Amino acid sequence: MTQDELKKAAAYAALDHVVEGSIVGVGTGSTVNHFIDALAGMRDRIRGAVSSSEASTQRLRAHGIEVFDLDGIESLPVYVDGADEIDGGFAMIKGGGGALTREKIVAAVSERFVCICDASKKVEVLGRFPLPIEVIPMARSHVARELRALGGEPRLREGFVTDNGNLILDVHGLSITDPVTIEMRINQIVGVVTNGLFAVRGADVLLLAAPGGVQRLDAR
Ligand SMILES: O=C[C@H](O)[C@H](O)[C@H](O)COP(=O)(O)O
Repeated sequence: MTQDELKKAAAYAALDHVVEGSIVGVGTGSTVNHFIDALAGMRDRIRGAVSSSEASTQRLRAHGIEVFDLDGIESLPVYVDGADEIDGGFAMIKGGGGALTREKIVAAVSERFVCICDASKKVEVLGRFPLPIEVIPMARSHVARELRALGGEPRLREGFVTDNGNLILDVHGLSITDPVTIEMRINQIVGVVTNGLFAVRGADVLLLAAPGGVQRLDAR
């Protein structure tokens, strides 16, 4: 099976976690694109979706799924999203597509985070995938210096602007054995909007697709 077929398998398995009659939290990325396509098949059984990016919003609307503004919503039963890496404690690196800030906001108001991944995303230690950091443009050099002091090598994502009008620094060379501490530490750097570690609020369920099938793993 190709990696894309595995992503699709994980995405379709997430339909079992969608609560009928509810508004579904929807992430961003190539795995989530398969989920959106799958969700279209049950659009008459959900109220609609809250989206984490302009790209996901467009795809949801193209399928006739109503997209609600998160600000008017107190709580969502389920948020479905992919990850760039996920460790054994269900902490994740996200933001490879640059959607990390809105993803973290939608995840924060969701009762359950269902992570959909192909098996290549599961790692022992986070950090081989460069950690994305969304940064206010005027703070770029300051934030980069602070990240170097933490032992990372930040590189500007050239030619990329987030949905919020900010920049992304991708931090190479980190070995993240304590993701909760690093997430909180990076959040304290002035000028950082969001960092791509989802550890304080990690995934609750992981649907991990391998050639043998989709394995469901629950957070302890
Ligand atoms: O900003 C993008 C998101 O965090 C994605 O969830 C992540 O990059 C995984 O994307 P994909 O499903 O395309 O591998």
